Amino acid sequence: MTTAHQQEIVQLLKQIIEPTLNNDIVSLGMVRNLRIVDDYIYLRLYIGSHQHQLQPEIQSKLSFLSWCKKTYIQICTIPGVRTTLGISSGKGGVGKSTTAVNIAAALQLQGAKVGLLDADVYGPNIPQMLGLGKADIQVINTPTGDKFLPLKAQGIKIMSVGLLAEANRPLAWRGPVLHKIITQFLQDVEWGELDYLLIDLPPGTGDAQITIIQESPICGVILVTTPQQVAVADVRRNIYMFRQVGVPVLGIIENMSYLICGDCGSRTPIFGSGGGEQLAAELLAPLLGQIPIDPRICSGGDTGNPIAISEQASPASEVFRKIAIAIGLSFAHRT
Ligand SMILES: Nc1ncnc2c1ncn2[C@@H]1O[C@H](COP(=O)(O)OP(=O)(O)OP(=O)(O)O)[C@@H](O)[C@H]1O
Repeated sequence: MTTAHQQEIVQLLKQIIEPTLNNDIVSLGMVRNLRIVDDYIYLRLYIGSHQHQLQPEIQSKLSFLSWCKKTYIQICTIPGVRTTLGISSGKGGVGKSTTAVNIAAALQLQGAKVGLLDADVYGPNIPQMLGLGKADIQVINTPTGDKFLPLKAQGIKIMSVGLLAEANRPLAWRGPVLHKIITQFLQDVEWGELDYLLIDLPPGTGDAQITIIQESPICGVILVTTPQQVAVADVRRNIYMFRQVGVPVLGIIENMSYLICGDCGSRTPIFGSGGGEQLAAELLAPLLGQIPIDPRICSGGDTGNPIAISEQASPASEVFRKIAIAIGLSFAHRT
């Protein structure tokens, strides 16, 4: 009986279309933890700050169910934040954080208000990549309780687990502590108004990553890989995990795709070629961009000057710009 009711609910919810993304709220992963207890429906609705109208739409749609006495909707949102995106990778070292920083920078250059949450508990290095040393995080009092105030660098608001950790010490958080810190990060930062919040996720498919995905209104993830088959295999596992938890994969970025010859401009695929394209075709996810190997990307990360801002005419910056435009078109943040 419950299964039949559950199917009935999902069918009704699938009729509700999110107008910007032009897809139904179930396929977009916005409805989670759907439960039926006696004649009551409970669900969580994960939304951006501009999507509150979906709540009355759900109430009205589910009011057609004669057996249901009441629907309880728990709104899960990050106050002030329209679109939350995750940046993920199958394994460490493929350039996930570098990519997150440069996409944030490229979005910011296009006029968007951007925040970057460094949730990579195993290697939080976003502050360094944006030129922030160990800084004191301010806590402010708000009507909804005490909140962390994000720092700002290169026009981007930043919060990082690394800012709370002691410099040069690995973070050894486990289980419940990890869960609590992550949830706190998602709920207790006073971001103000943001068009985009990018979350730099920990690599792989571990507890920390799953917690963040399940607890946040992430409306899509971008996966970063390098062209080698081993990296590609890890991303494949990652994509299956996202699909299992119902979060849409927006696309794949292949980093360190090729080296451009300084003399003749020819491209050499040092780590092999075709990995990103193969993955995109196999998993029906678009290949959003192929980023060259460029020492300026590395030095920009070391000195806190992301290439997307410091070398705007470089081929790598051109790729980041195109990715930012694709994101802007998907989420139409100014409409
Ligand atoms: N396209 C590139 N060209 C040159 N260097 C790069 C490129 N992409 C990343 N790097 C460098 O590779 C190193 C690893 O990058 P990064 O820290 O972004 O990886 P990551 O996937 O976030 O790793 P982890 O998850 O382990 O933190 C950094 O030193 C970065 O500057």
